[in-house]
Amino acid sequence: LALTATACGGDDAESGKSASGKLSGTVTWWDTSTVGSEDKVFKKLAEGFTKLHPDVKINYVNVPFGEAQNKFKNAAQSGSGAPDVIRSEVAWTPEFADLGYLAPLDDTSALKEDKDFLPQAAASTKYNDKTYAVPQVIDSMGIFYNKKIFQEAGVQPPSSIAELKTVSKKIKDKTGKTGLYLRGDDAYWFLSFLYGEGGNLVDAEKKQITVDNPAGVKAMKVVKDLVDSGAAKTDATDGWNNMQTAFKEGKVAMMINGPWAVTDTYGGKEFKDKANLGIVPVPAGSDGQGAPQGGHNLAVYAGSKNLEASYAFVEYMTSVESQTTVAKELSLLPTRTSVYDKPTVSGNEMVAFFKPVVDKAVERPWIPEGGSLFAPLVTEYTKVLTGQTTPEKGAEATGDAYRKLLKDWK
Ligand SMILES: C[C@H]1O[C@H](O[C@H]2[C@H](O)[C@@H](O)[C@@H](O[C@H]3[C@H](O)[C@@H](O)[C@@H](O[C@H]4[C@H](O)[C@@H](O)[C@@H](O)O[C@@H]4CO)O[C@@H]3CO)O[C@@H]2CO)[C@H](O)[C@H](O)[C@@H]1N[C@H]1C[C@@H](CO)[C@H](O)[C@@H](O)[C@@H]1O
Repeated sequence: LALTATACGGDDAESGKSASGKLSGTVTWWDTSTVGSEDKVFKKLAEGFTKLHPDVKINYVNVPFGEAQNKFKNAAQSGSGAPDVIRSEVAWTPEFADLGYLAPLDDTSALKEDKDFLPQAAASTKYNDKTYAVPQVIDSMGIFYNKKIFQEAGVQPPSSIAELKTVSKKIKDKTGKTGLYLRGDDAYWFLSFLYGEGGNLVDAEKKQITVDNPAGVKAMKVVKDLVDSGAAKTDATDGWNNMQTAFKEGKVAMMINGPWAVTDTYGGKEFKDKANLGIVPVPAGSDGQGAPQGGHNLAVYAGSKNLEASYAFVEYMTSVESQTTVAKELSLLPTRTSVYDKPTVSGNEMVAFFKPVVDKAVERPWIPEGGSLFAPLVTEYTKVLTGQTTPEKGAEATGDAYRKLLKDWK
């Protein structure tokens, strides 16, 4: 007679519940937050779960953002080595859901007070009318600028591409420094210029590829001109470190970045006095202004052996209290509307700046292929910025790659 664990009063590892109904077992969480600035806050928060559930051990694993997506797909596919919970970037979520790698969370303890989530944050967690993740942070981009350099040059932050060029010229003439660091190895940094020309990568409603239309070509010309004119400097590789170092050391007066860069930036010698960091919306182009929407969700692996404890962990990590801690300590944006009213959150200058930006950020199509649009784009974007291809050819090659990826799109 095979007695189940529950029957003899032991822990039922399958469901992560002990006979007394208390949660138990281990939950492995793959966190992708930035090591050295964000990770220690998330690790400490995660391990706090055990105070509430003493029989649950949290196995915190930090996996670099660039590796986690494929690592999770490989582990889920092979059925071994996948974590119970993963920090799933907004574009990874529909793809993982489509592959069947995520546990649906509707009617589980993972999803509490889900009306409190910002609609645009919740959107990336829905797939085929089910919920496959819970939003943890939402973000967008703005111009970070060094107030001291701006005062030295006697200029105001730019609100258009034309002003960005004029301001950069004055900064160069007066201080010898380059105006903008434009990241060249990550195509996310191209999007606000594309939106500024009234363009977009695709039109999901019409199932049309639009990255190679006139607006797309124009945007490629705009970013190329920023570099060729000396208004901006860029790198083909190691963009994150080069951008952060240049800005933190006062070698450039501006960078375009998001809330996830704030804590690291405050560590720079130029920003020991946090008041020296200013922030304004990304510049308007000839036909629009807008920044992209990004962010991260928490999702439960469909093959987890400890679903109950994983659901409870996700709820804890996305709760009002956890989001208040993360906003206060890292200036990251909550995904729960109710958190913005907390005094320690509404008093945070960076959160106060980014909330309206996020409210009007350009939303992306949350389709399984959404994330795959960036690899072909960054190849051409980097080549345009470094003069290895023309704006026309770069936009065209990207469009061709998209048509191979999105078969029945025009
Ligand atoms: C190429 C990639 O294209 C897309 O990614 C888009 C992304 O969709 C955009 O939203 C945007 O992401 C924002 C993000 O929203 C913003 O929050 C921030 O994230 C911070 C965190 O805040 C910070 O905590 C820390 O984590 O650090 C994070 C990163 O700083 O900044 C992000 C932008 O950096 O831009 C991404 C494009 O980069 C694909 O989705 C893939 O990721 C793909 N990479 C794959 C490629 C595979 C091999 O080809 C390789 O095998 C695979 O393993 C790789 O995954």
